[in-house]
Amino acid sequence: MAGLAGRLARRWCSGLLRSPLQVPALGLHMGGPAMRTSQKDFNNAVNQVKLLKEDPGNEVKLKLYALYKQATEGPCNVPKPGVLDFINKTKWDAWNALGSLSKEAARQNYVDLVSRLSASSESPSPEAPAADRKQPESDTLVVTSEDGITTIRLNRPTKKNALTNQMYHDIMAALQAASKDESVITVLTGSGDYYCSGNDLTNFASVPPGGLEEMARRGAVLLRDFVNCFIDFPKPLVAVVNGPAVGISVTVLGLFDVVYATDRATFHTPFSHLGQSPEGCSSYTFPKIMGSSKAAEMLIFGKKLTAQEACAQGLVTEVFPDGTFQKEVWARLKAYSKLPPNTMRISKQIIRNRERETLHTVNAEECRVLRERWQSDECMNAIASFLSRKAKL
Ligand SMILES: CCCCCCCCCC/C=C\CC(=O)SCCNC(=O)CCNC(=O)[C@H](O)C(C)(C)COP(=O)(O)OP(=O)(O)OC[C@H]1O[C@@H](n2cnc3c(N)ncnc32)[C@H](O)[C@@H]1OP(=O)(O)O
Repeated sequence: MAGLAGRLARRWCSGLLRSPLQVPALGLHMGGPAMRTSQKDFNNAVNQVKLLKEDPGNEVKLKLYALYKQATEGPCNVPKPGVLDFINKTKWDAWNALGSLSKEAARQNYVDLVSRLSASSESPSPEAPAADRKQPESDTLVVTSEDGITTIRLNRPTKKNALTNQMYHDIMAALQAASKDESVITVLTGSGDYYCSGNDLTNFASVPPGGLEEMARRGAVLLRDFVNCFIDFPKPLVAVVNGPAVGISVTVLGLFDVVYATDRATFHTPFSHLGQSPEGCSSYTFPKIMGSSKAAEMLIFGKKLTAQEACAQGLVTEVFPDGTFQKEVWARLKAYSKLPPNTMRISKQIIRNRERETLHTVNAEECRVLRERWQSDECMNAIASFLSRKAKL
């Protein structure tokens, strides 16, 4: 009986992706203050599902189905199929399991899931040896792999490694590839005197045909996908902070496993100065790491921390003298890369997995708020000031 049920369920699921009526999120927002997804975002996600390059598997397809039903019809309101009606009973169970989840939260979860599926279906094939990996299109990101360590290097030193739209996409692709290559540790670092000056503020300079609203919508989707890659990264992730760090390059540090910094580094999140609000899950990770009042001083008032201060507050693991920084850090990482890879992965999972869904919810909420902020006069004026060379941090 179980075999027949399994075969029927597989046959049913294989047709799922063809119809929008049967399609959505692995992690559920349970109706709290999740990011508000428009009907258009939802419709786009429904269409995107049909374009997935890889079959996401029956379990995911069932979740998509259940979320679609919840998003369009609300809580399950049809009679339970009989025990022998395996297929419809499986579908009914999945929909019914969503309980009283609101239509809006279901829509959001659907869009989030599809976005994660799309990102992973675009990643290179598993087990591709790191040395054979195609480099990103531009040279603003350099990915290398040696001694069991994949290094992702921001390489735009003349602009203090500010992150362009292309770089966000390249970093996501590099993380996806590193999660599947043969390396055991992944490192993010920068070229030149800065680690990263945060979001390239000229990303806001070219407004698309849909206007400011469309720009903010696209920015929120990009930011959410970008941060999700850090939340879900399965191997030990280390930041080698070679100089000052600003904005999003600081906030995502709460999602790294280890952060090594030169004593020249500083850590600055000037969101209020820019009319913006915290991202990278920092509204959750920073209070947890350093306590709410220290987090508030950074995230609300934009206090810049020295490397030593950031270390004292738990954001940085260890600080090294600038003169010996590279030598000491890489020697240590090479030694760590000899440890058993599976054990390290499993230890990371057990440390991080409990919070993964919470982090996805926080990320969605931060992006929702930022999407509104980016359309505010306070934010537009701050960016215009920088672009017209009137203001720096
Ligand atoms: C679809 C649209 C949205 C897309 C966005 C999606 C995702 C975004 C999510 C994140 C959102 C926000 C988080 C943040 O990161 S907020 C922080 C943003 N960063 C800043 O405000 C830093 C601005 N830069 C400065 O204040 C200074 O440059 C500096 C970093 C303090 C360094 O000062 P310096 O005197 O040592 O060097 P300077 O001459 O100023 O810099 C050299 C050149 O580099 C350019 N540059 C530096 N940082 C940036 C930047 N962040 N954006 C753009 N350009 C930057 C600087 O303009 C100089 O260029 P040039 O030589 O004059 O041409």
